Order: sequence, then C-alpha cells, then structure tokens
Amino acid sequence: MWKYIAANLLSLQNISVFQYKNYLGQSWTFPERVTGITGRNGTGKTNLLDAIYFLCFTKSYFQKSDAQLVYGGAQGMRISGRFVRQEETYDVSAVIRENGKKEFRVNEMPCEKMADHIGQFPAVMVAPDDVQIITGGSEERRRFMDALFSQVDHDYLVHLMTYNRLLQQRNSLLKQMAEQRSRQFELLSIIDEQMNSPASYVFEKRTLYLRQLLEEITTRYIKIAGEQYDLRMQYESPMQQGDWQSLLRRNRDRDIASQRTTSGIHRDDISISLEDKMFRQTASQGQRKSMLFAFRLAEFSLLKEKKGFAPILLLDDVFEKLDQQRMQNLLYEVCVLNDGQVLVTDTHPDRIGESFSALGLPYQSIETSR
Ligand SMILES: Nc1ncnc2c1ncn2[C@@H]1O[C@H](COP(=O)(O)OP(=O)(O)OP(=O)(O)O)[C@@H](O)[C@H]1O
Repeated sequence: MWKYIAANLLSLQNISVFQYKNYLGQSWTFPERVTGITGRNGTGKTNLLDAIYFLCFTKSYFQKSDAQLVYGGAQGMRISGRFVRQEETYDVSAVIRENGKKEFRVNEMPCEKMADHIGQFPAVMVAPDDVQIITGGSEERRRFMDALFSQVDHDYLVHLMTYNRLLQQRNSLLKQMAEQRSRQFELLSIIDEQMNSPASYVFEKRTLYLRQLLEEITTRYIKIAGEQYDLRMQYESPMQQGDWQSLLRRNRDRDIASQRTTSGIHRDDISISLEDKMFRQTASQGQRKSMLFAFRLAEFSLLKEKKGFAPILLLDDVFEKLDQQRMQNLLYEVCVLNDGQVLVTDTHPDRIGESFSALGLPYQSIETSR
C-alpha cells in the first residue's frame, strides 16, 4: 500500500503477468508514487507499461491484435493488478483464453461489456515515437479524441459504437443497392434517421471538449517548444455545415454512386497549422515531438479535471527523446505539480535516478532483465 493514499487518488499497487509478451510469469509492486523502470533494450520495459495500459483500456497501446500479447508459442495469457481509487480497492484481472476470447473481471465480477470498463481507471501513455497522431491521417486524430472522450464520458463511447455499427449497415446497404440495382430508399432513410441521434451527440461533445482541449494543447506547445508561434488548431467536421439529415440529403446521390457514406462524423479531423503552414507537412521532427507531448499533457489535464483525480501516467522512453532541461521540466510538471502515479522507462538507471533526486522525489526503481 502507498504510504500516502489520498482520498482523491488513483493508484496501481501491484501487477502480475502470466504468459504475457516476453514474460512467462512475473509480479511487481509499486510502493512509491513514482517508479523508474530501467533495463537494457528489449528487456520488456515498454511491455510492462503496456500491461498497465491493457488493464485500464482492455487493449494494448502498441499492438492491434490481442494474439500478439501472448508469450510466443503459449496458449492464452493473464494480467492482474490491484488499483486503489478514492480509497476503494479494485482487483482487476484480464484473461485471453486459449480460443482468443478476452475476459475482464473487477473484484471477481465479470465485465459484461468491455466498454463499461473504459474510463474506470484512466491512464495516459506517452510514447514519443508514436507521432502518428500528428503526422498520420485523420483517423489517428479521431482515435485520439475517441479514446480520451470515451474515458471522460461513457455515453460518448456508447453513441460512437452505435454510430459505427449503423455506418457499417449503411455502407453495406449502399453496396447492395449498387450491386443489385435496387432502390431501397426507404430502408436507407430509416438508417439515416437512426444515425441522427448518435451522430449529433458525438458532434456536440467533440465540439465542447475540443474547445477546451485545443486551447490547452496550444498553450502547452508554445511552452514546450519555448517560442511564440502562430499556432492554430481547429476542429473540422462536415456537421459544421448543417444538421445530420440535411448533410445526408445533400450527399445522397454521391453516396449511392460511390457505394459508401462519404460524409459524417467519421470524417472529422483536427487541423493544425503553424505560421500558416500545415503542421504535419512542414513541422520538423523536434516540433512534431513537442506537439505530441502537448497533446498528451493536455489529455492528462482534461482527464484530471473531469475525473477529479490524476490518471496514471506512463512515460515510455522519454529520456531518449528530450534534452535534459525539457525532461526536468516535464517531470516537474507531471510528478511535482501533480499528485498522480507516474511510471517512467529508461535504459540508464543513473540518469533516471539523478532526475528524480534533483526534484526531491522519492521513487522506486525496477530493473527488467532477460
Ligand atoms: N508475444 C511475445 N512473446 C515473446 N516475446 C515477445 C512478445 N512480444 C514482444 N516480445 C519481446 O519483448 C521484447 C521487447 O520488449 P519491450 O519493447 O518492452 O523492450 P524495452 O525494454 O522497452 O526495449 P527498448 O529499450 O528498446 O524500448 C522483445 O525482445 C520482443 O521479442
């Protein structure tokens, strides 16, 4: 147990893994609020952070398929951990069965829907190589928004899932109409009508949360990059041009011709420009990294504000990617100005130790080895 559990905190006390990635079986306890995980390359530092992420999100941050999480050649895996949230204890266990089925339990109670688990134990992963949010296509930024807003607002996730299911149905119907040369306009109108409420809900919430989030990202970026830039960020959605029904009416002929839904919240994006140029095309490597940190710290702040306690912060390999001063600033911000749990990986035990000591932070050191 932590020495200083406060009423408003979330903490992970321990974690055990079995047949997970490079670990056949291992357990760790986290007696301090700050943990440094050190070890040579490829020894499983990131895997440990990802196991924590998995317990919080029901999926890996890095791997798309659950099968990749199972120790090579083994059948099934298990991760379990004890969280304390606002003085209540929660034993969370995740199992991937031999047949690939995933099961989550909280205090022995099975989670009927994975979606119900999301947001219970909020966490933020900062993996500096993962700049796709900034450089990738719009789906990356939607994924970022959805992961964040789903943790803040459970109804957001429910409406988003409904929208995605109906979108698939609509696209199948459009395809069928083209293949069979059928005119199933009535059925199309029914689906359009059903999509109205989830589309409008998601659009409204994105508008609301992004207003705050984009402002926070902008401020953070200027602070991290250390210069005064003309940075502009904007939420872009086809729904800004009109309500759902009129949007679909306008695009119906085009949808039928292209056999898919060409407009909707599944096309939303966040546009970023720096000095009037498109950020993802012109920004330097360093600027992209700064932007990624700005996104993640803003995500951390929003979660903290909406939940009333800090999410667990997982910092992977940040020492390699930031200079000494920036690193100290970041650690000061997340470990000293915030009271949440922080786990940091690094290949150099001395470097990590010196950084925490300089900030006067008691910390626990974990070493991974082959
Ligand atoms: N399903 C799996 N079964 C067995 N080993 C795996 C599996 N998935 C990943 N690994 C192993 O895990 C190791 C990578 O672990 P991880 O990425 O956590 O290392 P790291 O300590 O963070 O390294 P770095 O310092 O390079 O980032 C690799 O050796 C990889 O082969």
